[in-house]
Amino acid sequence: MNIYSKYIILLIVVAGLGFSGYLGQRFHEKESAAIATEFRKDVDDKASALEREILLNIEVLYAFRGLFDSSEHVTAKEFARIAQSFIVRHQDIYAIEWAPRITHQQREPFELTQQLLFTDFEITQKLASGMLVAEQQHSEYFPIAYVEPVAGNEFALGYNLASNSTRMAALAVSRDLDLVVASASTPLLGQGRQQYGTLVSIPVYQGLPKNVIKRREQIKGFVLLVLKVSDMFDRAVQRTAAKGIYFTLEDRTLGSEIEVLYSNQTIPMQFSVAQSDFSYTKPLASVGRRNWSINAIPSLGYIAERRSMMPYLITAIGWVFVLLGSAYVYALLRRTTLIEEEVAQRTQALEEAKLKLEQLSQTDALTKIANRRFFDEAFNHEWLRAVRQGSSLGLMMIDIDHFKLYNDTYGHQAGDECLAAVAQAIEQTLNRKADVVARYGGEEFVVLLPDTKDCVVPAQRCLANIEALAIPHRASPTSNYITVSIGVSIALPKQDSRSEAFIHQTDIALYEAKRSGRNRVEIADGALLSL
Ligand SMILES: Nc1nc2c(ncn2[C@@H]2O[C@H](COP(=O)(O)OP(=O)(O)OP(=O)(O)O)[C@@H](O)[C@H]2O)c(=O)[nH]1
Repeated sequence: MNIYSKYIILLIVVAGLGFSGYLGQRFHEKESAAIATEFRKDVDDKASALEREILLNIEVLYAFRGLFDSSEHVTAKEFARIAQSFIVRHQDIYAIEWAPRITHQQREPFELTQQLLFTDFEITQKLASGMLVAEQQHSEYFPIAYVEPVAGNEFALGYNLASNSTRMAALAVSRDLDLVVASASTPLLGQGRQQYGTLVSIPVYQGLPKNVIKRREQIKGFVLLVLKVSDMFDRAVQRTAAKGIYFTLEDRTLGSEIEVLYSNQTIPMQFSVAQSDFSYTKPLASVGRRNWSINAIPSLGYIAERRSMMPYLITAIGWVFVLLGSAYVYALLRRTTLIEEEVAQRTQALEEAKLKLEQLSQTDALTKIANRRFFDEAFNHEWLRAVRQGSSLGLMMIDIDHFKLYNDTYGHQAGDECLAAVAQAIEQTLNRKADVVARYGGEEFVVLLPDTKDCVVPAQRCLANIEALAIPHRASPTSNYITVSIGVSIALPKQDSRSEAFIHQTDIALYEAKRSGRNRVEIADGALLSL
């Protein structure tokens, strides 16, 4: 397998893993979007429920305004009876109050009348220390004349709302614009848990004043509701189904200054990024000119309930497919490569075997020099070349003398060794690469010398070299050592020359060498022949 294939597989693996991860991520994001939508809907439901709860309570204010509009003088008894009936049905109401407008001239008779009902009644103001003391002289007062329930709220009786400038500013807006106005929330004392209260007021007029001046003149007083914010919120939230949401009710009337009115977290919590990502703030419809909003964050349980394993499954299945697929492709490529390598190896082995066979078919097994077959091919080839080029061709025929006697004396095995030694000696005698030495048959060798005009010198050298081997041959009548007889011939072949005649005349020269005493070189008749 080449390096590119490996890189391509690696690239496919990386791309595949990445793509699977991306798909999983996309699915996760879609799931998150669905959770966010559901979460917002849940929060919106709760916000609507809270808005309904607030409106129901504000309806109480309008009912009281109706009462004061329809009656010139509402007695404390009437007020208490009606207020009690509302408080029973509206559990978020902490208190209902009536604060009439009292001018300075009316102060004394007002206080005296009130004292018939509440013995120690007097118009009071609150000091910075929180202590209630008799109010100073002012042109007008808005003291709390009635409060229901009285128990626990006695301190409120006589308290001049106008003595608190912030509160009076809110009441002034309520009066001037004929609006329901809510105060900033304050902690309610004497409640079992941390409970915020908000004071919602509605103006009551003499008649139907049309403008600010008339409203200021004709203001009769204010009906006030103290609402328990936490209870109101809990009730609204419980009425909707979704669980596992952390809520904070915030008052954002002052813009940057956010006042937390209520939170359903029992302890301050640290939220994870996964939770904070779903954080949602829903502004409520204006409550008495206050900007309240619900900030919500889901619990981990809320998110977990809505999450599925799909994103992980998609990623995991994708990864498994990519890895298995890549492994399969890798295995296939590897197998192909192995097969290619094996084929290449076998082809090479075959080539080598073929070469070896070719060499074997051209080599004499005993002497390791060329055989007769090779010589015949080489002879024909060189003959034709000589004809083409007009060059000469030398030929030597070498025959070991009395070899039969040698075999008889030393045995056939020794004869084989002698043949091999003589063959090597002949081969080493020749200098030129083009010369061909071959075993012609039995104990006879042949040497072809292309482009040679004189064969005698190499023949003589051959004769001497073989004698120099000094292979003992005690039975030889010629010498005590192995000797050879050599017939040599030179040809200058022409187109119509016959190669057999060239071999034949060399053979005759060899025969002559044998006949004339052996251990010699005999030159064929007419040394340079045109056959
Ligand atoms: N050891 C061995 N002997 C061989 C081989 N080939 C041929 N011979 C022997 O070589 C001998 C050749 O004998 P001859 O043709 O009578 O000639 P010679 O004995 O050499 O006598 P001259 O050629 O006349 O000198 C035979 O006895 C063959 O058996 C071979 O491969 N190995």
